[in-house]
Amino acid sequence: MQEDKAAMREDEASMTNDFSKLKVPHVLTVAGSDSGAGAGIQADLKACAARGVYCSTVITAVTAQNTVGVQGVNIVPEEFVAEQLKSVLSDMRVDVVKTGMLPSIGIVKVLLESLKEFPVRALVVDPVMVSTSGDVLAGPSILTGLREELLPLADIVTPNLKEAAALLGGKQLETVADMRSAAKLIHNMGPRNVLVKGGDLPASVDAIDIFFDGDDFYELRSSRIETRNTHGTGCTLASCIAAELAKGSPVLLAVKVAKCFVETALDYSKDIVIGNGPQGPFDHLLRLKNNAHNCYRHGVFNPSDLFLYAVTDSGMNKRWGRSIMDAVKAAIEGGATIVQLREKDAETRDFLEAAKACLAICRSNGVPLLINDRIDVALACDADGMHVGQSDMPARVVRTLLGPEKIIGVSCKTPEQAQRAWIDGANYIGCGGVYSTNTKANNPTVGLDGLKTVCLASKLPVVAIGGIGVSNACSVMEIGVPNLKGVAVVSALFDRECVLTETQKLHAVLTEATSIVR
Ligand SMILES: Nc1ncnc2c1ncn2[C@@H]1O[C@H](COP(=O)(O)OP(=O)(O)O)[C@@H](O)[C@H]1O
Ligand SMILES: Cc1ncc(COP(=O)(O)O)c(N)n1
Ligand SMILES: [Mg+2]
Repeated sequence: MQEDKAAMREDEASMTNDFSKLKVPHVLTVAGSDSGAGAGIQADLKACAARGVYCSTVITAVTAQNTVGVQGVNIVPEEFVAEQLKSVLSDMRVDVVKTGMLPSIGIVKVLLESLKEFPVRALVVDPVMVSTSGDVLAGPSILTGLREELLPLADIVTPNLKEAAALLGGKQLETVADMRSAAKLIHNMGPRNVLVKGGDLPASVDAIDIFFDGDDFYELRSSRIETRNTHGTGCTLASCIAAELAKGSPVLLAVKVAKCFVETALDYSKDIVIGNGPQGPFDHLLRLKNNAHNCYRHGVFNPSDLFLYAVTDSGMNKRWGRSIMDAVKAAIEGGATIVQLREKDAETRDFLEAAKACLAICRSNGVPLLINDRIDVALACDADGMHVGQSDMPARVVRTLLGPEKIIGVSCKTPEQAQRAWIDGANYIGCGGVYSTNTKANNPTVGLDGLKTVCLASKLPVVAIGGIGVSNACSVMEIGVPNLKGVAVVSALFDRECVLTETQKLHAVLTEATSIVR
C-alpha cells in the first residue's frame, strides 16, 4: 500500500537516523484486549515476541473474556483510538500494521485516516467478527467500511470460515472448494492476497487454509492438533504473518512460517489446562518455555538445594571402579540435593555423554545438575547451570551466555569476591576450602572464621566446601549464619567404597546439625 510515500518516509528517516543503532522490525497491532490473554492484543504481543519482532498496541476495545466466552465488551471511544494511533505512528517506525477487532465503523474510519497520514510498508487485516465461542466482537455495521475501504489497502486479509461468509453476504462455507471460491471473491474486493482459514472446516483431518494471490491458489495443510486450546489461533496467525512481513519476508513464505508456528505451538501446548471452559489458550513462548520446562522446578532456584551438594571427581570414581552415572545415582539416592560435575581430566566427548546421562537421572529426581567450568558442555547438554572459580570465565559472561533461568555459583574466599559474584548475577557462592583437601592443589584454606566472614558479607546464599565430611560437617553448620545453606563434598562421598551409605550418613549429620542451629 502507498509504497512510494512509505519509501519516502524511510529515506527521510535514514537521513536522520544513526545506523550504528539496530533497527528492530516493528508490528503495530490495532485490536481488542482479551482479559483471558488467549486472543486479541495479548496473543499479538506474545506471537510477535516469539517471532523476535517488536509489537506496539492500539487497543480498540476491552473485553471481559475467559475460556467460557465473552462476558462483556467495552469499546474505546474512537477519538481515543485515534490518539493512540497518532502516538505510535508519529513517533515509532512501524513496518507493518495488523488489525484485529475493529468494533465500530467509526474506528475503521479513524484507522483509515491514520494510515493515510502515516503509511506503512504492509497491512494485515484479520477481519475479526465473532469469537470462536460465538460471541459478536464486531457487528455487520463495519462490513461496508471493511469491504470498500480497508480491504483495498490490505496486503493480506485472513478471514476464517464465518468471517469469509460474512464478507460475502452470508453464504456458508463447508468445503475446500467453497473456500477457494470465497478466496477469489474476496480478492475481488481489492486485497493483494487472501488467506481463508479452515480451522473450523467440518470433518477435515488436516487444518487446511487456502491462500490466493490473484493468480494462483495454494492449499496449505498442517496436521490438525487434537486439543481444546485453540483460542486465539487466528490472532496469532495474523500477528505471525505481520511479524514475518516486518522482517522483510515475501507474503506466501510469511504465511507458511506463521502456519507452522501455530501448529507447533498448538502441539506443544495441547495438554495444558488453563480455565474450565470449552476453549483454552495455548502457549506462544514455546522456545523459552522449552527451556523452563526442561529445568528442575521451572527454573526457580531454591537456596535450600545447597543442603547436601555432591561434586564429582572422575579420578576418584574411576579408582573405585564406577561410572559417573552410578556415582550420581547413588548420591541422589542417599539424599544429595544438588549435583555438580567437576571432571577436569575427561575428554570433551565423554564428558558431554556423561553429562547428558547424569542430567536425565537428576531431572527424574528433581535435583539440579551443574557443570564445573565448562560452558561448552553446560550449553550442549542444557544443564541447569554452572559453577565457576575465580580464574574461570567471569560469572557475568556466563550469565549472558546461559540466560536468566540457569543457576550460577562462584567460588569465593573473600567478601570482595562475594560482592562481585552478587553484582555479576550469580545465584550462590561456594566458600572454601574450609579445611585442607587433596582434591585441589595449592588451595589456601579460609577456616571457619574465614567462612563466617564471607557468609556475613555475602548477599547470596553460601555453601561451604573443602575437606568437609561426616566428622566435621556439624562444626561447619554450627557457625550459625543464616545464609550458610549447606556443605559441598567430593571425597567424603566419592572417595569411599559405598557412595549411598556415605551420603546417607552425611545427610543425617546435616539434618541433626541444622535442627540444632535452628
Ligand atoms: N486444531 C488445529 N490444529 C492445527 N491447526 C489449526 C487448528 N485449529 C486451527 N488451526 C490453524 O490455525 C489458524 C487459525 O485458523 P482458525 O481457527 O480457522 O481461525 P480463527 O481463530 O480466526 O477462527 C489456521 O492456520 C488454521 O489452519
Ligand atoms: C479481543 C479479541 N479479539 C479477537 C478474538 C478472536 O479470537 P478467537 O477467534 O480465537 O476466539 C477474541 N476472541 N477476542
Ligand atoms: Mg479459531
